[in-house]
Amino acid sequence: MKIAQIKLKVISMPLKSPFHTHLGTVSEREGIIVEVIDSDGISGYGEGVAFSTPWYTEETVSTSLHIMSDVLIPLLKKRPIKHPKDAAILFQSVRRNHMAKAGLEMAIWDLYAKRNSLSLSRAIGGTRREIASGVVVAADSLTNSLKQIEKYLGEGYQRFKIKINPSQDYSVLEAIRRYYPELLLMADANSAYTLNDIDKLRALDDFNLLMIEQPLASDDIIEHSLLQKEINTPICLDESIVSFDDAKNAVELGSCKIINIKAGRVGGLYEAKRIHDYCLEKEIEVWCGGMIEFGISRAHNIALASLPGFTIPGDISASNRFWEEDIIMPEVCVRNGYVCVPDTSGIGFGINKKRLKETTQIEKVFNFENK
Ligand SMILES: O=C(O)CCC(=O)c1ccccc1C(=O)O
Ligand SMILES: [Mg+2]
Repeated sequence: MKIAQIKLKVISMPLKSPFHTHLGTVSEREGIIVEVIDSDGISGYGEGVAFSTPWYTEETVSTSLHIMSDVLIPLLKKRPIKHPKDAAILFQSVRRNHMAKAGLEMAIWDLYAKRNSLSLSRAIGGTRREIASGVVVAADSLTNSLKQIEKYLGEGYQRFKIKINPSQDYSVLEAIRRYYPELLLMADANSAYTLNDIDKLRALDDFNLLMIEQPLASDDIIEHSLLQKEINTPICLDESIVSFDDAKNAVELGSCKIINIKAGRVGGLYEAKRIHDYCLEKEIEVWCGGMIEFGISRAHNIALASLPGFTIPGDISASNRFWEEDIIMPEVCVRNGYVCVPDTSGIGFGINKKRLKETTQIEKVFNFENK
């Protein structure tokens, strides 16, 4: 692969309605669209999924843009890349900054797949033709949560997730279960609890939840292993797992029974696949998490979730869950509860150039010297 040029575009788009967690509210989503163009003029696309502020991880759009521009792209200029894995390994000389790395690495995966006339799913070893779709519902008020469950059930979604915190958990889940006793339901706490809340967390065993996601601190693996021994609901780790080693430690310690894999959080598809392969071997279930992302990252998620170990419906919702108009064509659609895995080359979605242009705030172009 001879990279000729890389373009970074910071885009910004309002959400259809604000997304609330106990950590804050996202109403406008910024992201970084990465285009890696080779010497034959073929483009691969990736997406930097850091948020504008560091509420979910320490990275932001500004830090990602800096690390891509001033650290990672200069590394790519120095070393030739034959396979996307080479980029992942090259980036290991830089500490953390996983979302910045993933944005570039995933664009290189798309380019690699396109150059080899493979779908991205095939290129990474995917086996599924369709992906069971799950969705996160609003938690701002009980009325709104119930309204959204009704609406998304009607659209076919198969698994429902609600954000919880110690001030509303029991009452919200109890109400949902009263109306929907059989719903495939899970809760995401985004680290809203401590081990002092063990009784509150144990009480949630009443609701037959599929899992509780990231109840304790965002960088913890030890305390989750203590908590898992005290509650029946399976713990799923999200924020705590930023690498293969984290996944291995968490599984060995019994800190979780399920792992949410997000390629952005772990530095790209190579690391995501390593975690997947390990979990498959250890019979730990995995699912693909979401980042309120745009279509390019959604397309990558679809390819990732086509791997055989992704047995639980992920946060893989349609483009229209968050956006009036996405930046890809066609948009991601959910039909009868499933998203189709494209079999055309690369990510399998085109770019909606008009939408991309009207949402672009900053554009940076990096030219590679090719001898
Ligand atoms: O559907 C989605 O895009 C994911 C919704 C979600 O829970 C989330 C959204 C943004 C950042 C982190 C998380 C999370 O999984 O914790
Ligand atoms: Mg989560």
